[in-house]
Amino acid sequence: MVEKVETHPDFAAEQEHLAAIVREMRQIMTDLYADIDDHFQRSQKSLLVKDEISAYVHTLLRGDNARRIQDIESASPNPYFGRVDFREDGTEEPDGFESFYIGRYKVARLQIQSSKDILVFDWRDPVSTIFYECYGGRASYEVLGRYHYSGDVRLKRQYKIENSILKAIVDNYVMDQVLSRQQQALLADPLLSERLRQGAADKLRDIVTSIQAEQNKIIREPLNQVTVIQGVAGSGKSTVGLHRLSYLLYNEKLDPKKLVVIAPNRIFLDYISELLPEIDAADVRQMVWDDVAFMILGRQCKILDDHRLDLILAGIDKDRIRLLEDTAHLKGSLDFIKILETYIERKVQKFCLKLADIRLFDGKLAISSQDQMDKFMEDVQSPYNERLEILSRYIRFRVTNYVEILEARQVKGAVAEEEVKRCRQEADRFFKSHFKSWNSLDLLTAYRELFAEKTVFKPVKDKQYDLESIRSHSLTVLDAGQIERDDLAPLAYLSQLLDGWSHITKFDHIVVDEAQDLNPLEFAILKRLSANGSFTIMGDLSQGIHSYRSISSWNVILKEVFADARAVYREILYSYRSAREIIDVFNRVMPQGHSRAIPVYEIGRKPTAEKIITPQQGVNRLVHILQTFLERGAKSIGIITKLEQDAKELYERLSQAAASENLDFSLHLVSGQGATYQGGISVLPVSWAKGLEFDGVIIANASASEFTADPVDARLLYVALSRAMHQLHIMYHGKLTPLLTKK
Ligand SMILES: Nc1ncnc2c1ncn2[C@@H]1O[C@H](COP(=O)(O)OP(=O)(O)OP(=O)(O)O)[C@@H](O)[C@H]1O
Repeated sequence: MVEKVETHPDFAAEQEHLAAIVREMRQIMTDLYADIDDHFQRSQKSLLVKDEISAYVHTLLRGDNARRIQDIESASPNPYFGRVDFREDGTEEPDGFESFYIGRYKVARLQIQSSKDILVFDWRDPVSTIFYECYGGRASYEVLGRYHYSGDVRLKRQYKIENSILKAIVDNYVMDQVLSRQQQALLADPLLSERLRQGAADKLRDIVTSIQAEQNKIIREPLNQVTVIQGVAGSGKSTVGLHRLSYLLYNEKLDPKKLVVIAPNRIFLDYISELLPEIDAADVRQMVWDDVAFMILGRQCKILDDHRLDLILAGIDKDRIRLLEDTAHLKGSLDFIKILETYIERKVQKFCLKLADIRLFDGKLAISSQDQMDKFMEDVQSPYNERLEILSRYIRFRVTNYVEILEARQVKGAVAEEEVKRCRQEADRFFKSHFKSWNSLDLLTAYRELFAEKTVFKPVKDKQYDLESIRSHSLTVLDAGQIERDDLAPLAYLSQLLDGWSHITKFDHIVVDEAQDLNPLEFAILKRLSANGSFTIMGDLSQGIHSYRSISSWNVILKEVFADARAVYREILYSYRSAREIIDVFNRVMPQGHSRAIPVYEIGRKPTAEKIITPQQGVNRLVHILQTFLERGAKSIGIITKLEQDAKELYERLSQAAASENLDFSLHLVSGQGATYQGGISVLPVSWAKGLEFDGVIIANASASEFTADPVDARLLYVALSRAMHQLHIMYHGKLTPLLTKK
């Protein structure tokens, strides 16, 4: 329980401190407004004497002040949420503890002469680490990665302040009450547990008041490295990744337009969209993988919606499934780079073989095929079409230059006008005819041609692919004017080999969420989009539901794609989303060999399972369970099916039942390319539920035939169950899945 504030021994002192801070904040705002006026007057004066530089500086300073005013106004209702009393090692006086207050925004006096002038530190300031990471009475923090400070912590205190009124004080850590284990500390943190019991919101929320030590470490990892986070369901990966962006923006002063979050689908982007402005990262770019590919290709492409996941999960057409999996695997592998490069090499060879000596103007100008080839091969790193252009410009230059020299000599009377005219005409004829077959390679034509050429697949001929079928499948799709999702990465890569990516501004930091669903080739492309090899890659291998394209181990990414980069790998096992009772269930389903999630709060209500006899009875029971969940206070409920088609059918039946019983349910179907998430009650397949969370989850059918003991089914069920925060009900027909009955 959160301690009643009035009974806290320091209540009066803390209340007085808060009142003093609020008074100071008002004064700082007044000072800032006066300073803005002052800078305005000065910039006007500078303009009068045409001192534009000084006018510009005053305008910048006014802008800075305006931002500070905005921050203080935002901070006013809740100026800080934490305090930590710290004594740096080497401080002489035994009682030399300094109190640091931590809030969402920095509150500082106009002139900062010492740390005393900073009334509240921003949560992203280096010193705030001691608040987030003090255990066992010690803490340390770093400034600019160079200066290291460590010392003793006497007190870590949390506050609940609303409308500038102190509502609660919680002392997480007092010198003589050291909690030895992190889980004990988490379970004993009443504000954290209160927050987690509040339930799901429609959108992802910020956690600045309750960032945990292991999360804080990730948020503050250095910029120029690849940080890979493997975290169990609900461990805060998405949340932490976005807070890291905010941290990097604040401390590294990056341009938000050069930071990007890559998320699994648009629903998820919508889900995180409100969090970004809250943590000062509104202008960070948000993309799904398709957008990245479209950005590279410079155009949108319609992707064939073949309901592949449903087809594969239904598991009926085995041959087709094998073909689709094989195709996806090959097109997502680093081997495909070799295929693309082989294709381009062949093109280069063919082109060079066709080069012939050029002899013009009675042999007075000769450009040998070797000379042309040398020019074409001068920079083998340059894109094919660019090299073609360079060679063409070179030949044009040599011919034009010859004619121009002749013209200059004609002026001096050294050459006859007739001769110049003849050469000019010969040059024109040459230009018209010579480059006729020198067309630059069109991306889609080249991509199609690649599948028609058996020999370019030589680099993978010893691997287990059915290359004939893959090639013929790809040709059928491309000849029908279509593109599959698997084609986007190869096309993007090929576009670099053909035309280069000079139209693209590289990113200063890339956050990849649900990273287990991207394939190695997609990562290789992202690497080429990064200015400095700076990544935060977050995912959970247990949630890799697109098994045909997901990665199976982080090592593939670390050793094959980012082998030359500085990389850090971290695991998070604490799960903040679901109550202990729910975690106990999804831990049982977790695929073999993966670390189990550790809970941090419980609610005292176990999940339930129920056998359904007929479809109609199932719908009636569903309505009943929904009502129960709502009565218990659930604001968001997810009814999760295995396949997308099942979700559509269930939604229809449920809508009819709700209408016939006059039930006031806000029921939404989340499905299809344009799916959106609106909160309330959602009926959705697991694939769309990824990344989301609900107060209550109902699994529509966890029967043994639906979720077999197969690892893919285990991952799907794991994702579905772990969307639940507080309430979980599992329905099944026939026999319950062995995944839930196993010991
Ligand atoms: N330190 C924290 N304090 C309070 N809430 C937290 C904390 N960390 C995470 N949470 C909450 O836990 C829930 C899960 O977070 P998030 O969705 O970021 O996890 P995830 O690891 O990305 O999950 P998944 O992989 O299962 O989709 C969210 O409601 C988030 O607000």
